[in-house]
Amino acid sequence: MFGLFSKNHFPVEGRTVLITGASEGMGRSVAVQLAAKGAHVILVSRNVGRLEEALLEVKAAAASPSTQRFTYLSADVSEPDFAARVVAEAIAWNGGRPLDTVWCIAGMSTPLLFTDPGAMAASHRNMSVNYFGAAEMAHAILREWLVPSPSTAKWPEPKHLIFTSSVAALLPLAGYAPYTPSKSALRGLADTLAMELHLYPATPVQVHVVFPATIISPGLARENETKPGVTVELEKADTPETPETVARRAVAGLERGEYFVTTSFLGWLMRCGALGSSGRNSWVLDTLVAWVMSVAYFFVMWDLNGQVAKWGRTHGTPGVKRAA
Ligand SMILES: NC(=O)C1=CN([C@@H]2O[C@H](COP(=O)(O)OP(=O)(O)OC[C@H]3O[C@@H](n4cnc5c(N)ncnc54)[C@H](OP(=O)(O)O)[C@@H]3O)[C@@H](O)[C@H]2O)C=CC1
Ligand SMILES: CCCCCCCCCCCCCCCC(=O)[C@@H](N)CO
Repeated sequence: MFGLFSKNHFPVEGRTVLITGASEGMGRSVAVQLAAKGAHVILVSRNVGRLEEALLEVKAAAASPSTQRFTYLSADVSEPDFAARVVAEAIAWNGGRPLDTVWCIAGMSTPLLFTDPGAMAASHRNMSVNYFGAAEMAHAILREWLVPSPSTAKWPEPKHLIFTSSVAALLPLAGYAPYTPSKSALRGLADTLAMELHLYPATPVQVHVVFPATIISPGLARENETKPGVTVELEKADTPETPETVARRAVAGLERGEYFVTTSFLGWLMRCGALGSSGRNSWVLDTLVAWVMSVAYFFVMWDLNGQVAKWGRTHGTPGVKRAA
């Protein structure tokens, strides 16, 4: 599959990968697919029952069951200081050897109109899980990876730190105000780290951000319970994908060496349309498409904003009541 002209920039065979949010949805599919590619996998999430189930599925997918190792660690990524314990336990389990990849997939979404009485509690929860859950992992693992080591390799293989954002961070969608800032913050963190890591050439770490669009997952079912009607209307333009498809496309993007990884054509257009000062996957193509998107967005945003205004006219302005 990879030859002279298509290097695999994300080799996992024989490497150890830690995945948060690995017991369900996209994270579980990523764990299964990386196991099938020969990785040792550490699953992290809260619910032990679901972790046990996921572990069985991951083990069954192993390319070399006799040599690959799998385990899980139960942790709540919204708890301060969870990450130091997880990293220490993971490295101990890995025989004292460092992890090769940390992929932060644990996340949640509570779509609400921002004037909803529960919007601020939801915003805090989403920020705790989606942003700080990943930032704490990044802080803990970088303090392991960046310790100067007398590496004998002239070109040491880079480690991989992968965040999972959303196309909602690339395009505004009414109803996602409690959620989108937490996913946009991941982009800001990744861009800053990608620059700061130039301070450590001897211990290379590659940062990546995956931007899925709608995933047909247990999380989607949960968020649809509170999703405002106007948000459902806007999302009709998207084609929901299975966790397996999203995982496969995300891994393929990482293997191509991409920085911002998308899992659909619409997502790819949105990435190009939002690049600004972020790293490119292809300077020429991305820049050309960014120019096109800057014109296309005049019409796209006209349409999306028009849909929201029309929703308000036909369904009535949302009733906002002053706090009692
Ligand atoms: N579903 C969608 O439409 C989209 C999702 N995304 C993002 O992609 C990622 C995967 O989404 P999806 O497949 O829907 O995920 P699911 O909601 O289906 O699964 C979430 C996973 O994260 C774990 N998790 C949730 N909260 C915590 C926590 N506080 N601490 C530790 N683990 C936690 C869950 O396990 P447990 O409950 O046991 O802790 C589970 O394994 C998320 O970051 C999501 O925000 C992005 C775009 C679209
Ligand atoms: C470039 C042209 C754009 C055309 C307009 C496209 C309309 C927007 C569709 C995107 C919907 C998916 C949002 C992510 C949902 C999400 O992250 C939550 N489900 C989290 O769980």
